[in-house]
Formats: sequence, C-alpha cells, structure tokens
Amino acid sequence: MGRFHNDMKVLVTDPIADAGLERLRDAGHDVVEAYEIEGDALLDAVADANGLIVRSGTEVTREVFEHAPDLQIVGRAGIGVDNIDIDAATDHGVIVANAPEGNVRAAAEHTVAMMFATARSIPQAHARLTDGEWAKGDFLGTELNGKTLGIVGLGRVGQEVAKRLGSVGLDLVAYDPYIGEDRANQLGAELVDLDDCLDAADFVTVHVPLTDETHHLIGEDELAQIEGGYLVNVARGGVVDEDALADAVDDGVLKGAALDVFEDEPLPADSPLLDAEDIITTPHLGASTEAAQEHVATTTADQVVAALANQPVLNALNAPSVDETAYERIEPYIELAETAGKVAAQLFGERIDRIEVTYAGDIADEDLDLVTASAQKGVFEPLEWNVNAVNAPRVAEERGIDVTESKTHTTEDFQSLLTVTVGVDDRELSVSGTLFTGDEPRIVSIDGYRVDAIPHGTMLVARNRDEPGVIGLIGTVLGESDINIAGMFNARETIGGEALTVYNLDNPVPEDVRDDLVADDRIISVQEIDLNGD
Ligand SMILES: NC(=O)C1=CN([C@@H]2O[C@H](COP(=O)(O)OP(=O)(O)OC[C@H]3O[C@@H](n4cnc5c(N)ncnc54)[C@H](O)[C@@H]3O)[C@@H](O)[C@H]2O)C=CC1
Ligand SMILES: O=C(O)C(=O)COP(=O)(O)O
Repeated sequence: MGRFHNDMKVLVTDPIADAGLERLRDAGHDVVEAYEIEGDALLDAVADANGLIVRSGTEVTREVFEHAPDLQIVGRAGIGVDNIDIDAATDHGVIVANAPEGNVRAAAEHTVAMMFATARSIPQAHARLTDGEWAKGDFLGTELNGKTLGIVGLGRVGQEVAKRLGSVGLDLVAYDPYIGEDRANQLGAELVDLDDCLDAADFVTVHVPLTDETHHLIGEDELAQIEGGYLVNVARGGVVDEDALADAVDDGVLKGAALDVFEDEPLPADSPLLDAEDIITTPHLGASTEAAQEHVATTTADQVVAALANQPVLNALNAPSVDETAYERIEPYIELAETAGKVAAQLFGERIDRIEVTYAGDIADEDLDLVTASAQKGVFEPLEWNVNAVNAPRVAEERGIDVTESKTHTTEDFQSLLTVTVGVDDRELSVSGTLFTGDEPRIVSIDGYRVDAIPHGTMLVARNRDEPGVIGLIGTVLGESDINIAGMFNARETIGGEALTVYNLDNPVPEDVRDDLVADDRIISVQEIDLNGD
C-alpha cells in the first residue's frame, strides 16, 4: 500500500483557476506550472511528476505515460478526455479523472449564445459596424421561435441546452442511442434516429464526446440533410467534417454554422472555415466562465490530492469510483482484500486462471468493485510490475484470468467475511479474512483450515501431520536459526490427521532452514508469505 505523501510534484500544463492551484499547495504539494509545452519538454517535465493536470490543450499520449514512472493521476479540469490516452493510462496504472459537472452550464450557455449569434449574424454585423458600415439592409436573420432544434447527444450539456432552448419556442428532437426515452420526454424532446433528427431540424447542435464512433458523425451527407438550416458545434472538432462543412456553407446548403471547437487547435490561420462569411467561430470558449473555471479547477485539484493520498477519486474514468461515505465503510476491506489476495497467490504458488472474490454478511450490501480490484492487485503483485486497483482488472483480462465477484448475506460466524479463491483447472486455494473490533484484519481460514492469524510481516505456513513433537521441532529449528516466533496458530483436520500452522515471524526464513524442516517426514510443506511493505 502506498503511504500518504504531501510533498509530491503536480505538473499543471494548461492554465487552471488559482483556487485549484491553491488547494494543491495547501495540501503541501509542489505545483509546477508549465504551459504550452509539448514533445520532449513535456516528457522531461512529467518524468518526476506524481500528478498531472490538463485541460484540452495538452495531448497526454502513451509516450507521456511511458516517461512518467511516478505518475498516479491525470486530472482533466473539464469534461472531454479525447486528448488523453486512457488505455495507456490504465496500462500504466494511472487514474484519469475529469470534472464532469463544473462547466456544463457554461458550455450550454455558450451553445445558446452561438445559436442566436449565427441565426442573427451578430459577429458579422458587428464587424461591419466596426468597419464603419451601417449594413442594416444586409442582415435578415432567422427566428428560433417556431423552428425545430435537433440535439445530437443528449447528455449533460445537451440536456441543459434542451432546457434553455425548449423555452424559446423551438420544438426539440434528439438523437442519442444511450439515453432513455423517458428522460428525453421529460425535457420535451422527441427521441429519434439520426436521419430523422437531421431531416426535421432547422438548427442542429452536437453534444457528443469525440470517440472513434463519433468521428465525422456529421459529414457531407448529414449536412445535406440539414439543408437550409444551421449547425452549432460546441462539443469537439472532429465530430463534424470541417472541409465538408466549409463547402456546405459556401455552397449555401447551410445558412450558417457556429463553431467553438476544431480538429486542430489552435485553428490554423489558413483554415477554410475562416474564409466562409457565414461561419462564426470562437476559440474554444465553451468552458471559459469564472464560475466554471473555478469549479473545474477545485474539483480536479481535490481529486489529485485525494489520489496522491490513496483516497477515493470521485470521477475516476478508469478505476472503480466510490463516494466518500461509501468509501469509509469499505476502506478497511480494501486492504484486507489485497492481503488475502497476496496470501492466496503466494500459497498457491502456481499459474492461475481464475480468481473468485466472495463477500458474505453485512459487507455484501456495499458496492465492492474497488475491493475486488484490490484483491486482484494482491494476487498479481508478486507477478507484475506496477499493478494497482486501476490496472489490475486489465492485467487479469490480458492474461485470460477469469475474475468473478459474488455476494451472500449469510455468514456462519462473522459479521462480514471476504474470501479470495485462486485456482487453475481443478486445483484451487481459498483464503478468508475478516475485521475484528477496531478494524483489525484477521485471516480466519486458509485452504479450508480455520485459523486466526494476524496478516503481517513474514509468515510461515506449515502443513504437517498432527503428531506430537512437530510444533516443538519447528520451534527448535527456527530458534536455532535465530528466528523469533511472534505468534502462531495451529489448526487441524482431525486428531492425528493433517494440520496447518501459521507463524508470525520476526525475520524471513532462509531456504536451507525450510529444507531442514521438510526433511522431517512429519512435515509436508512449509511456505513463507511475505507481507512486508504492508
Ligand atoms: N466547448 C467547450 O468548451 C466544452 C465542450 N464540451 C464537450 O461537450 C461534449 C459533451 O459533454 P457532456 O454533455 O458533458 O457529456 P456527456 O457524457 O454527459 O454526454 C454525451 C452524450 O453523448 C451521447 N453519445 C455518445 N456517443 C454518441 C453517438 N455516437 N451518437 C449520439 N450520442 C452519443 C452519450 O450517450 C451522452 O448522452 C464533450 O465532447 C465535451 O468535451 C464540454 C464542456 C465544454
Ligand atoms: O470541458 C471540456 O470538454 C472542454 O472542452 C473545455 O475545454 P478547456 O478546458 O477550456 O480546454
């Protein structure tokens, strides 16, 4: 388990509000602001960073993660994470967290402003006036009242746009295959497919994230369907095919378009979008309000501080996320699961093809994704480099290891019991743990034997025949090697059958000492478990 550090380096590569920077400093972190860096300068700056905060200006590529061995979290002070390679982050065990709420209203308001601005050619008219021309006769706008608005992507921003524009006399249609009809209806929008949405709309506004699926979602054919209307894009460049859009506006297929976002940012000066009189643009200002910037900066800083203190990260996109009160309830189980996973993997000692994590009793009521991920971390830790709860599920998937989680409310003896079973083919081994008063972790069962062991430091698990003198022999051999026994617990199947003894030791047991022990034919096996570092 990592420990709390408050002197870590947080690299900030896009400007965020001071309130966010202050929170990082208040937590004791070293904040390094380095704006507009890319290439080798970015790789150098990130090399010793524990946290990284970006907005849309920094491309956080796989190469960045490869050069950032100490990085634990990338905080995105905003919504869109298309500039962050989340797969690479997961592979490197780095949390990616955004601030999905803070700038929603700002983006929605900017969308509304852009819609009116394009419908009434406000920027063009203003430019003519500043040029000294009273061009009153040249501008005949379009009223929104009585028209139809098509919303492509009815998520947080899309819904806020619907709320605002539904009240100015627009009929609303929406295309979003991932939201329910009820939600759309509550907003007064009819949920339709993309074709119907574009065919019906006089104004189309896009609010989808940029993904492989949405890249050029609006191309030449789709623009043709909006014939005579307007397009607004305050989501992401790349969702709309810019060349096709410039042509559509030039050719009069569309009356106008309003764009806040571009495939290439900053927008190159020679972009055809800038030549089209009826395309209005802003330099990615959707989130640029004081309120939004303060909100996203503080939310992001809080998450970075939390991650660096091994606390839950609320908006983690690639790790199980839990809220703070739920986290308080499951926190002790996170460590217990990791320990049980380590003990199970070390005792099983061979390749595994499955992990089962079972929860019984009160704990079964909780959301336990993070606990299960921790159990996996424990199982994989002896095998893999830099495995944590973020990338453990990925490691399992890549290695073809089947992970199952099951819950039951009934337990025989404990209020809550957690069991990690590792196995391959028909062989398997289970380790169960619980928490005693004061959240003291205890291993209460190993491979079917009831034990009561404090999981800590170096442990020795001996399997022996239940005959007189065996425990004495083990004590003598360890004593002769100056290995102090801090505690022990003996469990047996039946009198004279097989027994399992767990020792807590003050020092590791050298291999020759273990060989000496198994040389006695009453001792079937001895295995050392290393929980040092826990
Ligand atoms: N211009 C700016 O400064 C800002 C831009 N944004 C951008 O706005 C976009 C939306 O943000 P939110 O509404 O907060 O995200 P969200 O995740 O709440 O909503 C996105 C919606 O798009 C839908 N969607 C996904 N794939 C789709 C597809 N193929 N077809 C149709 N719908 C699809 C989802 O189901 C979801 O409902 C993001 O790209 C974000 O980066 C957000 C804030 C500021
Ligand atoms: O939050 C988003 O998705 C945005 O597009 C805002 O981008 P920005 O933080 O202003 O670079």
